[in-house]
Amino acid sequence: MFQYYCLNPISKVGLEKFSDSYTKTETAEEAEGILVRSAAMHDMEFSDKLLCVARAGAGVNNIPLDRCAEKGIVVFNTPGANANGVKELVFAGMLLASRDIIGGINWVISDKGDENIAKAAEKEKKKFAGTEIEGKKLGIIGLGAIGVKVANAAKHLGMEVYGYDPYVSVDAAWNLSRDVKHVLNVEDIYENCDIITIHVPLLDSTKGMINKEAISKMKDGVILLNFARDLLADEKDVLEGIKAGKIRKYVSDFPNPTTAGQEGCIVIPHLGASTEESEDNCAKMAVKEMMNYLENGNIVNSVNYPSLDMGVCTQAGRVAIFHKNIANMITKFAACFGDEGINITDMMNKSRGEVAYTMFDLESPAEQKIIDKLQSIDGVFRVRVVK
Ligand SMILES: NC(=O)C1=CN([C@@H]2O[C@H](COP(=O)(O)OP(=O)(O)OC[C@H]3O[C@@H](n4cnc5c(N)ncnc54)[C@H](O)[C@@H]3O)[C@@H](O)[C@H]2O)C=CC1
Ligand SMILES: O=C(O)C(=O)COP(=O)(O)O
Repeated sequence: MFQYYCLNPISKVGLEKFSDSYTKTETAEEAEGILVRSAAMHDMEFSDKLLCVARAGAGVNNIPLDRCAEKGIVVFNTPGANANGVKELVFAGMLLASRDIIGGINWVISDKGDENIAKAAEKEKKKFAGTEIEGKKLGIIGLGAIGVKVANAAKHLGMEVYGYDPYVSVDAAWNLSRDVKHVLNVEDIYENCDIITIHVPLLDSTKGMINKEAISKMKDGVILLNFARDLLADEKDVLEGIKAGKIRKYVSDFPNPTTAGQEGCIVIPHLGASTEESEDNCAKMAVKEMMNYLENGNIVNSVNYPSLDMGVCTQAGRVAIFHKNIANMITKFAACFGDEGINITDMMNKSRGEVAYTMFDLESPAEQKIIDKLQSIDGVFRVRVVK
């Protein structure tokens, strides 16, 4: 039996995927697995019972990945599961910024009750005129699950698309329309594009990348879209850009005191992934990842441990070890089993940066004294008896 805890409301369609071996608990301390969306976890203490965190979504900047790794807590996300929801809202944002739909709707509301509103509208509508997106140059920074979908859809709408991603995955490159201009220097996006949209994760290396210097290189009247994370932009610099007439509109999916209600800013309350479809997709994927890990020790779509999949265990025992990615670890592990006469029938080891994950299938179950011995090896974070 396993227990899971939901730190945010998680779609019922996903939770229904849990088998009868799982129960929902009301306290995080009791859970082997936590499901989360955007709740901040950096200040949370984690119980020794916690084995994994599954983020039903893409961005994991709300989770202390390194601290989890050192405790042998695997963090998963759900790559691509909400990408279409975000893509569609990006186009809504692009249209709201290009045409004064919001100003127009507000005018209609303010004139409600006017018997002659139809006539008045024909007189007033010139105030809300805008521009079309067809034929405009769209620059996309970050060609992952969302960026690729935005790029391909923009091509269908007749836009000229520039894409920048120095770390683009083979999968993303395969899915990208070949009409997208592959840009090797982000400056080419800044200098050429009428509309710029950013789809990169929030990392130390991407924080504040849209700053004064970047904005100064952009075309006058540029439209900036930020459906990734507010901290990717230095929003004080963005406001200055708006004031100076450099930026026509800044569309953000992340309300904060800097941009909320500001002239030139269209701020949406983080609705990118808030669709029935995205919520269901993310929850289903997160639950599947969690079950595969809790039941089999397999790691698929982790953001702090390497992928490792040994299928379902058909042997008498399976032991998983989280450890530092340093020399001689496998030899020491193998000796612990060998010294007790336990035959290793299968084994896999994968590393990711400074951490590694090793799983052993055994002909006979490992006794507690072997587990204690493994746990005492310098550099081992956690030993888990899967079976
Ligand atoms: N508004 C919302 O509700 C949502 C927001 N997001 C945000 O969007 C981000 C992207 O999501 P996905 O496309 O699903 O993630 P992804 O991981 O599929 O794509 C991110 C891409 O950014 C690229 N990248 C990293 N650093 C870069 C840099 N310095 N310059 C250019 N490209 C760089 C990576 O190579 C990768 O291809 C997430 O990390 C999250 O912060 C994601 C989903 C929903
Ligand atoms: O997946 C992401 O990165 C998102 O920003 C979506 O967040 P949410 O699940 O809507 O709280």
